Amino acid sequence: MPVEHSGHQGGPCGKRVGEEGWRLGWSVPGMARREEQAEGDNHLSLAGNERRPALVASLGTLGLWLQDMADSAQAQKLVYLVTGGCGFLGEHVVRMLLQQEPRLRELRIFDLHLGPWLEELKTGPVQVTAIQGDVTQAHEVAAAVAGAHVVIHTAGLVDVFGKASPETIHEVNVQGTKNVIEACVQTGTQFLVYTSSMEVVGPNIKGHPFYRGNEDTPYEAVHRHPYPSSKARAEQLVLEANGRKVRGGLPLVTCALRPTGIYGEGHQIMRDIYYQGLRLGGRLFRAIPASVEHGRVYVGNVAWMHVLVARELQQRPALMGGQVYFCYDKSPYKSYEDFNMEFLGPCGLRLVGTRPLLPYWLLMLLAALNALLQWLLRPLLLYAPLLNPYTLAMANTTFTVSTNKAQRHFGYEPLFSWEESRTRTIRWMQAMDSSAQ
Ligand SMILES: NC(=O)C1=CN([C@@H]2O[C@H](COP(=O)(O)OP(=O)(O)OC[C@H]3O[C@@H](n4cnc5c(N)ncnc54)[C@H](O)[C@@H]3O)[C@@H](O)[C@H]2O)C=CC1
Ligand SMILES: CC(C)CCC[C@@H](C)[C@H]1CC[C@H]2[C@@H]3[C@H](O)CC4=CC(=O)CC[C@]4(C)[C@H]3CC[C@]12C
Repeated sequence: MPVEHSGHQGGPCGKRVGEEGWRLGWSVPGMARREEQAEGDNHLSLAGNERRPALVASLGTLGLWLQDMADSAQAQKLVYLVTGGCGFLGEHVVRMLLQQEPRLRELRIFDLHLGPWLEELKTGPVQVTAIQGDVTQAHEVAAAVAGAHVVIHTAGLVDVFGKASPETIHEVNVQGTKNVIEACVQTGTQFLVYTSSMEVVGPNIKGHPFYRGNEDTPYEAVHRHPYPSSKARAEQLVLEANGRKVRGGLPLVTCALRPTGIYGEGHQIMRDIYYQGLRLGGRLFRAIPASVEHGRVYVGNVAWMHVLVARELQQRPALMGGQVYFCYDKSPYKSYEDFNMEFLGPCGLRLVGTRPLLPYWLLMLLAALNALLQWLLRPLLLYAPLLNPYTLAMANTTFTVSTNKAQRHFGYEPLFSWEESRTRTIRWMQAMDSSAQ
């Protein structure tokens, strides 16, 4: 069924966080690394001093303390920049970096729209610098990049609903990425991680299935839609830039991460579908056969992969430079709608029908009608429903990933199990529900 889509995916984070009274969970399972490390160090110095006379003990303590200071000055030396750091994925990357990157000295967050939640990060031990800027403006990007050791470029215009013009999508996704690359080269930043997308591969316009494929699976990638075309071009630019000499003469090391459909706390489309279901009396009507698999990955695991890849790129530039990695975890293979029901079900929604209620040709007709209406109404208003020929093809074509390349190259294991990912997402949706009442 065509469901209306009220906002773009992500959107200004100020609005998002303020509206729901929602905050991302701060803790990560089994991994309070900074705290553990600090505690461990304290135990070490106390145990050492216990057996010494008082003066020696205090000198020893002073020595250890000075050593600690020197170590931590040495350890906390890296400056990271996250573009799009206030987006759905970007916010998770930012929080994950603060939790999981002990060598961080400064974290710069660059976004068109800055969110008020950034304020709460400024009280921590890492210097958090919020930069309101536009990736299409080369000088703004260069100023933000200057002095950063690592750039994680997640900023992008995610629009498959016809809200933005193809030119704007190209400007943000391609020219914005060119600006990031050039800024790295000019200012001497050596490591660049790019958030690409499964869409650079497919599904293609011919509707060929990609069934549990990996980074080396042959597939005819043909794009017509501006979003996948722009992501594919940007990814190509990032990979081609690997090895270019940056200011100072060192080589630029780049790689690209390709998430499948991301879900989790803050996912705008999930929220739109939820509210649509509520408007339909708690029901959604199956549109896609249950047999069509659509790849999904939890946002916390995608964020973790970004943090890990950024870290390991510095250790293994020869292996990882110029590589692409699909983002994956233990989320089950299901159709787009059945997967959503994992979260919408516990929130009281029901998916009606074991088979699609409407025949596919009728859905195609509705999708085409929506596209026509969008075009006709454009001078008057923006009509951007979820269902259009492109999104229908996306949802109706099997595209799933099965790979261990990230594990082989940089030791990636999902940080969140499927159960944890599911629970966190449901909790977020329920909190959203109660704050809406
Ligand atoms: N959401 C998904 O399922 C998937 C997303 N991706 C990619 O992940 C990245 C993040 O996507 P989401 O978090 O879902 O989108 P989002 O829309 O929530 O986040 C994008 C962020 O980029 C910022 N941004 C947009 N234009 C900008 C500009 N001109 N200058 C500076 N900042 C700008 C936005 O303000 C926003 O905060 C994108 O590059 C997207 O292509 C890849 C695969 C799947
Ligand atoms: C009513 C329809 C039959 C169902 C519409 C569902 C669609 C809105 C979504 C189905 C597949 C989604 C896309 C997919 O997960 C891959 C993506 C990767 C990205 O890089 C950006 C987001 C997206 C294009 C995602 C967008 C929504 C769907 C098209």
